[in-house]
Amino acid sequence: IPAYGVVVSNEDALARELANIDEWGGIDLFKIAEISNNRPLTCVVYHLCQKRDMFNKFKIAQDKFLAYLMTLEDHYRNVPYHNSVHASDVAQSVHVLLSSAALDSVFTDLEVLAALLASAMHDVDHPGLNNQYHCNNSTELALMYNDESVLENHHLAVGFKLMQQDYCGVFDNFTQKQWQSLRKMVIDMVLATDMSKHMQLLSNLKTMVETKKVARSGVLMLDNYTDRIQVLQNMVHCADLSNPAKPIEMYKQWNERVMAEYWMQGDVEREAGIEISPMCDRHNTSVEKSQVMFIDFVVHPLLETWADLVNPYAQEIMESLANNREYYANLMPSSPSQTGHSKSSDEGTIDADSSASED
Ligand SMILES: CCOC(=O)c1c(NC(=O)Cc2cccs2)sc2c1CCN(C(=O)OCC)C2
Ligand SMILES: [Zn+2]
Repeated sequence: IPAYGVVVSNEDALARELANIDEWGGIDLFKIAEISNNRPLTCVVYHLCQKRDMFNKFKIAQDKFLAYLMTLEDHYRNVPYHNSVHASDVAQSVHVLLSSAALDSVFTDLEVLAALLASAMHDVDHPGLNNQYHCNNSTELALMYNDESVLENHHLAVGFKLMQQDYCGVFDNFTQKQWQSLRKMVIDMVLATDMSKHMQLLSNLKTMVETKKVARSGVLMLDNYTDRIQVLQNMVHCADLSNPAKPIEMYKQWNERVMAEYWMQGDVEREAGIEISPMCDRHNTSVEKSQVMFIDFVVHPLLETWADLVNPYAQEIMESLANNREYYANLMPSSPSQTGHSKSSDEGTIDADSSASED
């Protein structure tokens, strides 16, 4: 088995790219996709499971686990945003959030494995068209899942069906109890990535922050399944929406991709003569304004609450988010920085006592 699970031309380059996998924004998933012959999900998740010694802890056959990751990655589509690079990004982000000191040995190995698996499969076979499109048009998937978390149910069905296929048999050494617990947690986490559940998730997280119990060591105390799964669900949800809190060059690329995908959906809707979904009309979207609003109304409230939960171990994430918000706010049409002097000084006239420094 190759060191990183996938046969690559330049293993040293891949090793270098994976070196900072424990840091927030520490790895460039786009570069890893290039080096790994477009297998970022296989090599990132395989590497994370190795680092966390999952193969020994659960007696998982590495070749079978790799076969599963490969076939899972093959079932991600070649759409601009919801492809396997996004899934590998969510898996690595979950790995970093799990490593927060406030969560030190809070979660069991099975819960950690479930979170990594949920991240890996959470958008598999995403068609690049969102739930609203499927429901508005009563597509085959919408009919299959009765308009309820249509895509998320599909991602889970595909993710688990691939696991059952005989050549995968990846969890054959699990007890029935372990398997059922893992399956339930993965289902609960992937279903929680449905954006229509965002407000409910955030509300649960806020309640947990208000009532949080912290041990003397400073780690969170979560003593029932409901609390434990809510933290895991919010963790995957934070990772799923974490692009605005990553280094700006990566954030900009994610943004181009998500807009490309939304606009392709809008093109399909315009062609079909149906109402174009929000932010999906390429002729009528302010990209910068959409991001500033998305950060202000969705991402910041969520990550700020997460930061409260694991306080003070997410300050760097919040700073990165604040900087990136300013970046797009300054790019917005008619923002102060674009209309020349931000002060009210008249253009062209020099005040009698004009100060030496230009404003
Ligand atoms: C274009 C702005 O919208 C989004 O980026 C955006 C998402 N973005 C991401 O999941 C991560 C990012 C990728 C690139 C930049 S951020 S998820 C989502 C939206 C708006 C509509 N939705 C939604 O729930 O809207 C509620 C306001 C769901
Ligand atoms: Zn996602």
